[in-house]
Amino acid sequence: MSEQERQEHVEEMLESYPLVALKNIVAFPHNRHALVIAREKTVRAVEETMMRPDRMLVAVTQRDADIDDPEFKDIYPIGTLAEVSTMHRQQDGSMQVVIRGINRVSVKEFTETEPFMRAQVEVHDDVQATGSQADAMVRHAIGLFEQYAQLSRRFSVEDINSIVALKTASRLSDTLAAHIVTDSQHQQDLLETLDPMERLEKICVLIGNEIEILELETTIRSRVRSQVDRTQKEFYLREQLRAIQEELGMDTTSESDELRKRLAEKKLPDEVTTRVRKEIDRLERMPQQSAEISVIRAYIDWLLALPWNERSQETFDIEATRRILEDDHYGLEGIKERIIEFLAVRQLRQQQASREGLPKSESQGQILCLIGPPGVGKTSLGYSIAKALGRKFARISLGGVHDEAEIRGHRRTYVGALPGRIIQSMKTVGVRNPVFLLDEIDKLSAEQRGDPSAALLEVLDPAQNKTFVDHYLEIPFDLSEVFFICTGNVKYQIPRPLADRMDIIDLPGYMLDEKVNIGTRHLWPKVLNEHGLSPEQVRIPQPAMQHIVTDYTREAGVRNLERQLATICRKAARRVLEKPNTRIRLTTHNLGQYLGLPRYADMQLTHKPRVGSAMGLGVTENGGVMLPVEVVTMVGKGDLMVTGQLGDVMRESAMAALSYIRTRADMLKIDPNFQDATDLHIHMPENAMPKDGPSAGITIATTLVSALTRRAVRGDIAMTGEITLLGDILPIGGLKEKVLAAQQAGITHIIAPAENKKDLIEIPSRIRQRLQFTLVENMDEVIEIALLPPEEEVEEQPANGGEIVPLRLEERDGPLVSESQKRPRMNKSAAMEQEKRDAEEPEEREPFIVPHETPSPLYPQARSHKEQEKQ
Ligand SMILES: Nc1ncnc2c1ncn2[C@@H]1O[C@H](COP(=O)(O)OP(=O)(O)OP(=O)(O)O)[C@@H](O)[C@H]1O
Repeated sequence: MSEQERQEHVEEMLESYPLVALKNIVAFPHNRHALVIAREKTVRAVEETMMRPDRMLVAVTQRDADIDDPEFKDIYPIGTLAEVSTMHRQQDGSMQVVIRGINRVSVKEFTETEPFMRAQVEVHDDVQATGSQADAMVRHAIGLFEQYAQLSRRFSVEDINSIVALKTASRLSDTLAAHIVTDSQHQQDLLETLDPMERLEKICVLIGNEIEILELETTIRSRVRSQVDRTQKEFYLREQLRAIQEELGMDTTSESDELRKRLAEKKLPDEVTTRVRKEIDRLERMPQQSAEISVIRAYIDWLLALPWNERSQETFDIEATRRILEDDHYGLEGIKERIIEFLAVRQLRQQQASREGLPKSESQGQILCLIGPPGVGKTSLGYSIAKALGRKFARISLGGVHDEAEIRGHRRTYVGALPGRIIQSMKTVGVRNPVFLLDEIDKLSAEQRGDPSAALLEVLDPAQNKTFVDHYLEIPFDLSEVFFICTGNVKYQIPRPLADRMDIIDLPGYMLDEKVNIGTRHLWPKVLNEHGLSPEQVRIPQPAMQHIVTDYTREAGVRNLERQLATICRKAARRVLEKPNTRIRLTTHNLGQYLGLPRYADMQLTHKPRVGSAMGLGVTENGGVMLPVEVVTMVGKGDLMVTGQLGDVMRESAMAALSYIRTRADMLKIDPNFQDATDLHIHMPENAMPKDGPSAGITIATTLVSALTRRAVRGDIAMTGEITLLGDILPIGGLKEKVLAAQQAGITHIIAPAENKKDLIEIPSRIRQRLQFTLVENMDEVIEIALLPPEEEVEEQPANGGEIVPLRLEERDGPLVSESQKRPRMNKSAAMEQEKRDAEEPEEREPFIVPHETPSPLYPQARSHKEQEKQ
């Protein structure tokens, strides 16, 4: 080979370099890269390079790292011309090589492929970018790099300083591309971008992204770290607590274990078991500090505590039931019979249902409802029914319940949510078949927050209550085995749909003698016992008991009587403690020391015949009441004044009565033009309570006639009835209650509408026998009976008290008065003698029945004066 040929060959050799194919690495100019070389061809290429004076090779990245023997098409078109700085051979034949990038090159072709690759390349000289734009770009990139370095903490201070010192866009961009960009595709893209400004811009975008990711990572990392720290701390503390508890011998089983144990012990319906399990799992997953824990815990407790399967064994025996009702309650004969009949029907229906294989709820039938004034024994009858059936007893009062949620519960999403009152009571009573008393069903009120009576309907309706869903529980609870009894004071105020489902039993209230007997036989032993006293220590003979009933209480039931007896016991208890051997015996004389002055004695109505005053009768939710009517005439010009908190209906009755009187002026011997010069004032005193209804019509008319004719109204008469304009008398309601009130106030004669004759049957025969009833159809009859003849001397007229002849029976509607009524009355002093004897003779006597002849409470004022004199 000639010298020229050798020279050309050398030049040719210099333009083509050994080629090293890189996997996942991109070599950049101005940067050092450490390579581990293991492939045979590459090792040979490096060996060849080492023999070259310039120790140059071309490092090009493979498109696909999985190819071991790449061909031309398998490498990227642009690589880096690099100088081998150091080379170390390893024992396994591989090499560690450090190369330093010099220039970008485009690979034109492979000039050799064996035994190593050699390629012909075109070298791209470094393009320099200058000017303010380049400077700004460099500064921006350096700023970003510093931020990146701070967040990533991957660079030493020297590295950072050396990079920050780079001032040209070309060098800076290549260095950042080599050290910050991690993705080889991005790196290759940057290698192939020959314009340094464009390259730097691309890098800035990439670094910006990296910074964002790093910032996010930092936040996440710090959040995770604090969480981990807390969890670790909690774990540590809990372990300590457990250790301390173990040392102290305390139970360390976890809450959920304990709940699971309780669940396993209880036999709950499948649906409930699944729900409880789910909730326990939730409880376990909750972090300890979560506020929801207590909510879930309370919910599980409710589910576990309810009587899903527990029931008492029901027994029903007619004889035993009669005995229990008899033992617990005095009187109430008809009512006890009705209750026994009700229970008997219920029992037969149940037997029928079980024969036919029907569920128990189908046999429930109607709901029992006891209606009557307070203290007449509704609740205690309910309790006796429970006792007779061998069931447990639950009771809630519905008075003032105006929110549906009180019946059906609050949804659990509410803070402090609880189940409704029904479910609460079921939990307390602990069985699914109690006798459940719903008190004051007539006091339910509907407001904007739902209608509680609709919810109650669902509770009571045998067709629906099998699957009663309380908002809190969210699982149906079976109420079909519950025996519901409702009670209330006024029948007409019970919501209609509820009333339709009920078997209503009326308890009208007690007569005087019944109260005395209840007081003596039932209340007194009970109250004594409650106060730790024995019957020997304190005794209340019957006359004293009667005195308490008449002068210290005024009620249809016996609730106040019970309270008065309790007052006596409290005072007696003190005396017994002060003087241990004391034996106290109450009489009408010493009663005042225990109960103070008689509360009602002074308020008793005067039963003297009077002009312009008549006694009417009304009904309130506390039973019947006396409604006196007063009329005065004054010189004037025909005005009519009506006072006493009267409602519209009552005012209209007054006007109708007045018009009727004017039309009958002739017959009544009244000046037909009386209104021209007379003002009339009608007043209904008594307790300043609102009064309404038409039944005072005849009383108002009677009083008006009395005032205008100056004829006195008989003092022993009370009357009730609605009057029409023509003077006809229409029927009224609540006759039974009114009659009881009249009897208690000492009235002996009652005028009532003829159409109410059917209601007389309901009045206990003992009362009927003691009272005289006159049933009337027309106002003329009332005037004839109620008004005394004009010539009688009113002021000196004895009312009753003293020796008076009993009133003649009005025979209009058949005899209503028994012979006993014709017996003479005992006068006041005789009664007091009797009482005195009672106090001296403590021996047992026959049960007390208040005879008609006992001192009438009509002159209590006089009696109290006398008593005072005696004392
Ligand atoms: N006929 C009776 N025999 C014996 N005790 C009676 C009788 N009637 C009522 N009582 C007693 O009177 C007290 C009051 O009765 P209870 O509480 O049952 O009245 P109530 O009608 O339910 O009143 P309320 O409507 O206010 O709830 C109780 O102690 C009860 O035992």
